[in-house]
Amino acid sequence: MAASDVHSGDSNTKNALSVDKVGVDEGPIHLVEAGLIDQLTGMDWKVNFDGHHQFEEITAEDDPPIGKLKNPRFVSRVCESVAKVVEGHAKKGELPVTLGGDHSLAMGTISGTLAAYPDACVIWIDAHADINTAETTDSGNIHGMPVSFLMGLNGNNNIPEFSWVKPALKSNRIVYIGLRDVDAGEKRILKENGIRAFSMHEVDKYGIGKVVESALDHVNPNRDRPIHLSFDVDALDPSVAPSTGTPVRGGLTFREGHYICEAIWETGCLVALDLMEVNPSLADAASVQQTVAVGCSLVRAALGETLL
Ligand SMILES: N[C@@H](CSCCS(N)(=O)=O)C(=O)O
Ligand SMILES: [Mn+2]
Ligand SMILES: [Mn+2]
Ligand SMILES: [Mn+2]
Repeated sequence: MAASDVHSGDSNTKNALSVDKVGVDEGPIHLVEAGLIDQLTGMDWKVNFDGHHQFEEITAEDDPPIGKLKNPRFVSRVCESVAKVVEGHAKKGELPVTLGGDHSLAMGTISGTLAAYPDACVIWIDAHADINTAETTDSGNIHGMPVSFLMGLNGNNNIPEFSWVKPALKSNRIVYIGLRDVDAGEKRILKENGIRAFSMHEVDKYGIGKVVESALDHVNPNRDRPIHLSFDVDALDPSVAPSTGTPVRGGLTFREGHYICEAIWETGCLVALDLMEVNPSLADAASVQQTVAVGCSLVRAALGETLL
């Protein structure tokens, strides 16, 4: 798991970005080495490179599963650290861009954003809901659970390793776009908590423009709330972003993905961005290069590149 933190200055004056590469995954490193920093500099973002944060791996014997949860102590430690970094930069008026790496990192990034902007809303772009609890997860992979921790859902009680996560995300402050692979337990959770989700069915039915407008109307009706955009590249169709851990057919097109980023930039409310689940260890070189290029392009679109 890894994260590169790309921190921007005040998004209106396009101030400095600083990049911290964190952890062991190659994903974020590929994004940075693909030239993302220079690309953002070319868009008048100032970038100060913070270097590479590293986390000591915890051996398997020192990090046994908690119930089904895998690598719980390592995931928690990294996320808690990322939360502090994101909060710190956000409180300085910067726009933290976190390059993943595992979507479990969103437990940290969104905790950081909510500490700085308690009234923020979250727009979660993903094929998956990532809202399993310790009771509903089948896989035990924490990348399928960050939203349940952020909301403080009951199924995660008594896991002291995650006690640092404040239940700061309210069910009417998150909205999903792109869902098409949601577990039965997650569907129950979405329904029980009244969480708004626009699956690929709605994208097909109404078109991405209407879906994004409806999603924003739901969590940010007056367009005056800070927005944290958490973009999992597996929301895109695998033909667009093949090098990712849990690809699912029938995803967003290249343009639909970019439209979401452009429309959110257009609100002027963006305060934090995650670009997650780029995993270069899973595909051939050409597919990795394609996925990394698409990831960089989405970040640029979310930071205003493609609007005239
Ligand atoms: N629902 C499944 C898949 S979760 C996929 C996580 S991600 N971050 O969207 O790739 C699970 O809980 O393992
Ligand atoms: Mn993952
Ligand atoms: Mn995800
Ligand atoms: Mn996903």
